[in-house]
Amino acid sequence: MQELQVDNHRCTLCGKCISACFYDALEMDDRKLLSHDTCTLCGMCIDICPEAALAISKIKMNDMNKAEWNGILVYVEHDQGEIHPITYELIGKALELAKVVCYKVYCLFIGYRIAEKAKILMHYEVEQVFMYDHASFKYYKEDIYTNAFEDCIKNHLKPSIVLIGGTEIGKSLAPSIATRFHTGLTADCTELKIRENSDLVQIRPAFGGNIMAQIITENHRPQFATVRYKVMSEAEPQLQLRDNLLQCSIEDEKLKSKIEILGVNDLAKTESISDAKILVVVGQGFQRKEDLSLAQELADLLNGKVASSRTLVEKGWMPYEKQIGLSGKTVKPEIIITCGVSGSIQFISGMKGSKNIIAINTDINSPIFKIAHQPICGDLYEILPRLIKKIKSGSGKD
Ligand SMILES: Cc1cc2nc3c(=O)[nH]c(=O)nc-3n(C[C@H](O)[C@H](O)[C@H](O)COP(=O)(O)OP(=O)(O)OC[C@H]3O[C@@H](n4cnc5c(N)ncnc54)[C@H](O)[C@@H]3O)c2cc1C
Repeated sequence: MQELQVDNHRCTLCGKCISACFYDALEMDDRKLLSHDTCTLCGMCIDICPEAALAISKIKMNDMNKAEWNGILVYVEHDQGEIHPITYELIGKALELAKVVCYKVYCLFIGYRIAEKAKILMHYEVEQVFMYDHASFKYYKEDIYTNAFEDCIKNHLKPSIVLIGGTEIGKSLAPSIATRFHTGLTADCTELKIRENSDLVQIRPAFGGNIMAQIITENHRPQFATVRYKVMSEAEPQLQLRDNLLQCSIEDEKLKSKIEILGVNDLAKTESISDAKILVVVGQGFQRKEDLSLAQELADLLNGKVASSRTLVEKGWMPYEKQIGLSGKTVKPEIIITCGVSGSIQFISGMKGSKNIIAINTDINSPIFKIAHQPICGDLYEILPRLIKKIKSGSGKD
């Protein structure tokens, strides 16, 4: 672990470093220069100091007492209080990990007028829900959400592990809070395991999906990880209601954000492919963009959505938000019908959890057939029109 060190014998209190710091991490107090936890070790102050009074030094972490850090904290992702389903996936995984090392699972819910929604969490096997409910948290603002997160970890719980959804908000909040504790963060994990000594094994694809990297934060706590949506199984709610809500607060100073929201425009809500129950997936087997209407027609008949492999996104035939795979979205639908998709490792890593995989491909040796429950070896230009016709006629038989 590293930290900013001030040599107060050299420092002349000129204040140049204070003005240079983007993060307000330096302060003069009692005729001394002090650095705060908001320091990101960017080094700007070191470069500007005329007296070379600042330096980044390594702190020996051999003395880190892992036993002081206990439990798993799950960040509750939400939109105006509506809890995102990834939260239940994180709780599910946290409960599984907690059993191995006899930890308890906790939740952190930051927002405005969230008390009613927080009650939903009382149905889960969660020891305590730390709730920061304040008008300043009405909209997500990275700086003050991080302040509340930091307060929770410093004043209420010293968690060994913190799990955050790999969503847009999670990807902004996780690095911000991990930096405050100068500890490790692994982004976009697709699997998590735990060792008996409480080290979290954070597993994610690396090198274009050719290997699964296992990342460990051996010398620091907490261990932060963001987790991909739709890769873990949701926790089951219980009938028993727990009295586990704890209202928390932070100082007014920490509620002051540098971010000003000038206006909010609601985006038209479209169902993400990650939430669809039925998906028809198009791949390079399609010869012309116009032919994709075949897949759309089938998806409409089945009340499903059309998704894509990366090749058609790269061609500009499909939008990026429809891409499945390592560099796209992870999906876990009831039924997935892949049409002209070969089944590269990068594609499969984003859909292998699907319940029923139906694959249409002309090549009997294509890798998609290794994971397909219903392999159909044939030309999509013959099979899709026949399928559509049969569904329309209501027969379903060939
Ligand atoms: C770092 C990195 C990240 C990546 N991320 C992703 C990702 O997130 N998602 C992703 O999809 N890819 C990703 N890729 C690309 C990936 O490696 C493949 O290139 C891609 O998945 C192939 O797409 P495809 O299956 O549509 O095309 P192809 O591999 O070209 O397969 C086309 C298939 O269609 C079949 N076919 C042809 N004609 C017909 C027909 N008439 N009827 C039926 N079948 C037919 C062929 O037999 C073939 O199997 C990534 C690559 C890298 C390096």
